[in-house]
Amino acid sequence: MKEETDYISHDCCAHHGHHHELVIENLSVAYREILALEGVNIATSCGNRVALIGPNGAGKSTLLKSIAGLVPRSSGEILWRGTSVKKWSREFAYLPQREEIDWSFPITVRGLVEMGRYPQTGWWRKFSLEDRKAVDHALDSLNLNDLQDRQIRELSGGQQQRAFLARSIAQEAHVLLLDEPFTGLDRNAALLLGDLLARLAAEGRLVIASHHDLVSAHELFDEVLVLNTKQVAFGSVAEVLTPNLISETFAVPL
Ligand SMILES: Nc1ncnc2c1ncn2[C@@H]1O[C@H](COP(=O)(O)OP(=O)(O)OP(=O)(O)O)[C@@H](O)[C@H]1O
Repeated sequence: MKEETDYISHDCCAHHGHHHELVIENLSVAYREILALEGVNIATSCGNRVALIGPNGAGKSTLLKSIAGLVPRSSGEILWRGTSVKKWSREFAYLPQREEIDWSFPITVRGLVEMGRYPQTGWWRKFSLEDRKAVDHALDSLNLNDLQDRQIRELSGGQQQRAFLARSIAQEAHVLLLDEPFTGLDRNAALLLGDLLARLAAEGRLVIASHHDLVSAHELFDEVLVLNTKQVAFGSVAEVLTPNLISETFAVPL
């Protein structure tokens, strides 16, 4: 068992003492003339699950993409372990919203999870034993062994989410950037995903996810960043998700 888990580094926090591993300083992102995000300042560490909360168009997806290095910053800094994030790296796994994924794409669950190894192997190189073990471990840890030969399009929404998370595990990503992972899941699938994210965080990853349901945010996340183009609040769930703040941000009483 020990041997298997060695494929994932759990040392995310160990080398860094009390320092925050992800620091965002005064971040702004604009798409041409549209300001999507302004003045974001947060510091957080592996082991945390951070919810991004805010109305439609508040900049949640933009922040996830920006942390992943997929959209350029207009100003400010994103630091991962003290180094400026300017482009995508293997440390980050970004999962787009469901509707942005082409579910008709013919690929098996195992094939999808194998894609997590391509940043290491390149598309042309043969899979090493280590790559195969990493894929096996990822499938195993997300309970996808029995589904590995199935087509992605044939799975339920919850199973599809798990397949994408397994790809991130095979990639050995430390930061999981998830765009509305709970949307469209039934209660059981949502509970399963909630447990899974708790486990992935406990293993030393940083989970950052946009989320719409303020009630379940209390159980599913440790910290909350409330966005409305500008940063409204950041802190622990209990500190931040007060009825006053919610009605101010969403312009509706709870
Ligand atoms: N590729 C793009 N080009 C131009 N404008 C964009 C682009 N992507 C997002 N925007 C704009 O940036 C702002 C923030 O969008 P973003 O998708 O980050 O918000 P969101 O909080 O994720 O919204 P939702 O909850 O609806 O998914 C919006 O005004 C949006 O119209």
